[in-house]
Amino acid sequence: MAQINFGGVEEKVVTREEFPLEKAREVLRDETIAVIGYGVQGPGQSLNLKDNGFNVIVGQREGSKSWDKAVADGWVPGKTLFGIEEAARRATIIQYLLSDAGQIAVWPTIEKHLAPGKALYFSHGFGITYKERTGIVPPADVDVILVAPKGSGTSLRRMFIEGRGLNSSYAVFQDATGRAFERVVALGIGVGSGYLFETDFKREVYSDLTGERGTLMGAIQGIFAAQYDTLRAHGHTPSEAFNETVEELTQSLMPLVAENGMDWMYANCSTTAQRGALDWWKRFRDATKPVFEELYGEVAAGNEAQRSIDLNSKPDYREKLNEELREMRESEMWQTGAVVRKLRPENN
Ligand SMILES: NC(=O)C1=CN([C@@H]2O[C@H](COP(=O)(O)OP(=O)(O)OC[C@H]3O[C@@H](n4cnc5c(N)ncnc54)[C@H](O)[C@@H]3O)[C@@H](O)[C@H]2O)C=CC1
Ligand SMILES: CC(=O)[C@](C)(O)C(=O)O
Ligand SMILES: [Mg+2]
Ligand SMILES: [Mg+2]
Repeated sequence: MAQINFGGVEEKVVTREEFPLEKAREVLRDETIAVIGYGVQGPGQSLNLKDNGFNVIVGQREGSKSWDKAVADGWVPGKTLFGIEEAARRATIIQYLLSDAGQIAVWPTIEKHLAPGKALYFSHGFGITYKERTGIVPPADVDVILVAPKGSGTSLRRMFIEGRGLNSSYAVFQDATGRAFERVVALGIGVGSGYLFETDFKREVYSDLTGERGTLMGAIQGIFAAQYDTLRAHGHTPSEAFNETVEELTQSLMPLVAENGMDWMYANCSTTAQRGALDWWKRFRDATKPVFEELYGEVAAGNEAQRSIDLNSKPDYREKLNEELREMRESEMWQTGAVVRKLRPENN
């Protein structure tokens, strides 16, 4: 394992160089990996594992939409695709990739099939960290491990196909076999991670819930909406407001940030823009810092987890979410976005 210096702090990282795919295949040669759940992470992780040469099966509710999707992706009922219980029975490694709320409902079924020496794998620290709320308490004689790809399962698959790799965090919660570390790292490489950085279940879930509510998803939509609405209220057209809020960011400026950092993006903008951005960024930081502190507090108190459990355990949770997504899609800002996307020359 490499020690890598991140901005002055030493961290443990596993790379493909020190843990190549051949080694991962060797470690998991005799294992049957069952990917339980075929929503977003399930397809990405199971298809990458299969294409990387691992022995993998999928477990999903029969008759569900996700079952049909698995069939369409080439999983064969009775051979590589089973109901959840049958897949868990056949597995030596159970990759528990149902939705976090779904994991609570199905836990009694999974628990039955956690024979000694098996491994239980998560892509989120949720179920274990909030065990008082989830009731997920694995037996002591199984390995409990985590690989959390830091991005959507859709990107995990796309980047794999492009020969790239998404970074993931990994953790060992329980090492019953003495093999938990090599198992988790081999799985991390197998699902297509570019490199793996170390965490624990609690830090994973606290940072993940904060990030997705914050800059990755919640805060970004909030700040887009605030700026767009301000521009519109002052008489700017939808296309001008959208371009100046979203399109320029995703198409021109964020790729520069991804490539070489924020100062590099700034350096490629006008001195006028640089002057203004350098003057204003701290105001935005200071204005939002209290909201981030409140958010972290809610996550650490378990309130965000509880809210997600309560609302996502309802039978109509999917319709409710789709309704809220529809509202977002039909807002003027994102309707404008749809038109702007169509006008990109490459989409014509
Ligand atoms: N969506 C993503 O890209 C990421 C997800 N994760 C984590 O990976 C895990 C899986 O997440 P997603 O793929 O987003 O899950 P998802 O929300 O897409 O659901 C996965 C599957 O769970 C099934 N399911 C839900 N409730 C069920 C129930 N009561 N009984 C049986 N099946 C049920 C659904 O049919 C679906 O196929 C979660 O722990 C999540 O936090 C981690 C990183 C990114
Ligand atoms: C994509 C990801 O890692 C998220 C945003 O944390 C999630 O889907 O839960
Ligand atoms: Mg995440
Ligand atoms: Mg998440």
